[in-house]
Amino acid sequence: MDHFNYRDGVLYAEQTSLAVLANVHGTPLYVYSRATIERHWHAFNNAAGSRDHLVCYAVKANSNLAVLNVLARLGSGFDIVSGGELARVLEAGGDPAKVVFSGVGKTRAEISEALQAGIYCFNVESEPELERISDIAVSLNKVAPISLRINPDIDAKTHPYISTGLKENKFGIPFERALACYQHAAQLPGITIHGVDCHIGSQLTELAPFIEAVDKLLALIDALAKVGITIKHLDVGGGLGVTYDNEHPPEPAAYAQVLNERLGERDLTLLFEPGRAIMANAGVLLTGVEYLKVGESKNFALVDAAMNDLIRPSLYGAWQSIVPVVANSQAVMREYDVVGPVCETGDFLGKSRQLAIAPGDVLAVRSAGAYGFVMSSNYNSRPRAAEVMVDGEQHVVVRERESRQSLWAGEQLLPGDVDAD
Ligand SMILES: Cc1ncc(COP(=O)(O)O)c(C=O)c1O
Ligand SMILES: N[C@@H](CCCC[NH3+])C(=O)O
Repeated sequence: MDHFNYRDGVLYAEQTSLAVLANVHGTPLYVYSRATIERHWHAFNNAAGSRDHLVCYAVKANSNLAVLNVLARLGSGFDIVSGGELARVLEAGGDPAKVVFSGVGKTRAEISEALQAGIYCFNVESEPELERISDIAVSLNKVAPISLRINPDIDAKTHPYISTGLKENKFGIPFERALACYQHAAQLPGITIHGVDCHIGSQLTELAPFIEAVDKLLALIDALAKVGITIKHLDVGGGLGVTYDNEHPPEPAAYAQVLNERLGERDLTLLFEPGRAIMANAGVLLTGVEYLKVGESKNFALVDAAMNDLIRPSLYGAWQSIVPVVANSQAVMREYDVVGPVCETGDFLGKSRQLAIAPGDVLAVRSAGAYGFVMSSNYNSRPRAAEVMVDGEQHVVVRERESRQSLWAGEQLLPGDVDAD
């Protein structure tokens, strides 16, 4: 069942009309569906069959506390990339013993916080980071569980900005260094080796690059066994794509099942780090139409959401579906560029969209639950949008719209009187 769907020309999130939410809470407004988040998480969690596994939701995709709390209640693990994300997971009731810590630039303070919290594993992205983690663990009288994030040099066939598994990308340890690096890790006093990790990119729509990467890592795991290093888990990262337009990525269940099968008889726990596949289609961004500028060569629909609210179209040229939340049978169908009020030519949510709309109508930008609110900013002194979670017949404001004053909290005027001559 789709938890966002049209009934009688009105778009619903579960049982709640999105037009009603826009009316009550104003726009721009992010709306998430709890039922969809849960359904997507279960799709991953059920797919590994009887193999030991852990779904570590990638917090960066959407870090709202209510989202994290929904997942924590399901028993989810979490993939974090900063001390801030660790703090959010703990605040939302997540279990630190199910947290993996990725990221190329972990600071001393972040490493020490994660050790004190007792996380499950550090996904180590460089040799100097390995040394740093060992030193800090020794100083705290602890032993740090680690995986090395291996960069397998595989083309994920996705947008270059979100490809992470190629040699020229900053992520992970080169495959050729992996064996030596594990052997060195085995000698370090503050380190215990747990796993092997990779993450080759985001919005992958084919299975082949995942399989290629996993096969490479399994060969490494077998080579490590031969030199006496036992690997307990394989973390395949995130990256499974979703349907924004007419892409046909594999379903989470099929994806997880294929990877699980590659592991064969090996005694390995399987870790997944999905972000987008859980959240993208569990959320929409609602925006109101302010003006229509109908011109000779181009029509613009000026809406009240902008690149500061949803930057994916501007940053990656990403395409997301834009639909009216209530069909307007009176309006003329035209082709519009849907643009925001920010003073940048690159400020658009969608280009060349066929829409029958009038000022005052509300539009939904679909598939906006992942990398939406989390990438928003206050550019042009625009307060960040509110966020609402629909939960069956209820809905809860899970983040208030920012106030004007909060935008300058922490700023100060210079001391003394201003000379007014
Ligand atoms: C290390 C790591 N894990 C997981 C993810 C989540 O990726 P996605 O949202 O594509 O599933 C990312 C982001 O690309 C990442 O960098
Ligand atoms: N922010 C990206 C995904 C980045 C994945 C994180 N490594 C997007 O919106 O598609």
